[in-house]
Amino acid sequence: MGVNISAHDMEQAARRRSKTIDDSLEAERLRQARTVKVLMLGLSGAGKSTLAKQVRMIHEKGFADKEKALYREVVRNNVASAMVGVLTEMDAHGVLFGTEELRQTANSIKDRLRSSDSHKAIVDMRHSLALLTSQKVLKDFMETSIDVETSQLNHYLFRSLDKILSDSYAPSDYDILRVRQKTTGLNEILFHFKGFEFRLCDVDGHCSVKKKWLQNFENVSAILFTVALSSYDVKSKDNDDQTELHDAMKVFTTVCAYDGFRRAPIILFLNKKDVFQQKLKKVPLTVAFSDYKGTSDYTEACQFVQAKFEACVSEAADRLTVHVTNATDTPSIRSVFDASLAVVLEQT
Ligand SMILES: Nc1nc2c(ncn2[C@@H]2O[C@H](COP(=O)(O)OP(=O)(O)OP(=O)(O)O)[C@@H](O)[C@H]2O)c(=O)[nH]1
Ligand SMILES: [Mg+2]
Repeated sequence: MGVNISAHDMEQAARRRSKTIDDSLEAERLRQARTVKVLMLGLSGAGKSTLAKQVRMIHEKGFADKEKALYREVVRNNVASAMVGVLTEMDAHGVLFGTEELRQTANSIKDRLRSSDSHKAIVDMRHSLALLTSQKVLKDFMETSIDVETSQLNHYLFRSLDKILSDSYAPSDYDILRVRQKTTGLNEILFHFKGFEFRLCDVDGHCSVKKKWLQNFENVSAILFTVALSSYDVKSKDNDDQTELHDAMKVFTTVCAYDGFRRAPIILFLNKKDVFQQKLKKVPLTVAFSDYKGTSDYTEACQFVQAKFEACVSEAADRLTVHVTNATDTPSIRSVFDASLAVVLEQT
């Protein structure tokens, strides 16, 4: 017995199919309309990934135990590099530990920690490490001869050696924010804010400086450009008489003038304000800007650098918002970030 399908039934079915397609297209259109893509740019080490980690902690569930276990290795590798770095610098400056035994311990630590499994080796050597880092000669050397930023991180890691090298160690959120792990390529962080889906693209610093590469992101809703204020005394790799802060200004100028971003709001994070503040006590801002006539007062120096960056975008000034930040400080980043996202929503 055949099945009788009338022309009317077929028409109804076609209408239903068409409606389903229309509904899903509309849903996709609405989803797209409620998706905000933010591109993070800035030189390597400026603090982009640290901000991205903050967003995960503030607006998502933070880090699961599995990821924390991976960070345990990263933290321990950071301790190993910090230790090798200090011992190598001490050697280079001819600074010696007080006894032959300590000198031998230092040499064997250096050799062993240069291996690829340094995060394991460092656990075996925890007692020797604790002994060396408690020596006055090492502490004094860090104070006087290691740059403020490295020294600050080393102090943090060395102070927490017992905890970091214990068998039960699970990194805290703050440990995760403090460690250094260069991004390779691109990481996308998805989160929700005020009913919108945000996609935060955290790219490695080397990509930021390639103008050609920016083409891949012409449809972004906003640019979040991060600068390390503290890089004002770090020599530029390309130009002997300039610093990384000058390099950052150049890239920032290029990004702001880039035609593909001409409607995107630009949020500038002048980051690492804590390191900047410490550094100003030792290194005057004139090492980077001979036209700086102010004092080593933090607020005054900050305003000067901010004005320099604002001058890079004179024709895009209405699209620019500036914040002075410490990306490792969760409560302050929470308010600055939420204010920035609100601006993005207003302007897009
Ligand atoms: N003291 C201090 N340290 C910071 C701050 N922001 C970031 N850091 C530290 O600086 C280091 C580099 O930060 P990242 O976020 O990895 O830098 P990035 O811009 O992602 O660098 P790339 O991935 O190489 O492009 C990490 O050890 C962070 O903990 C800050 O405001 N203050
Ligand atoms: Mg990164």
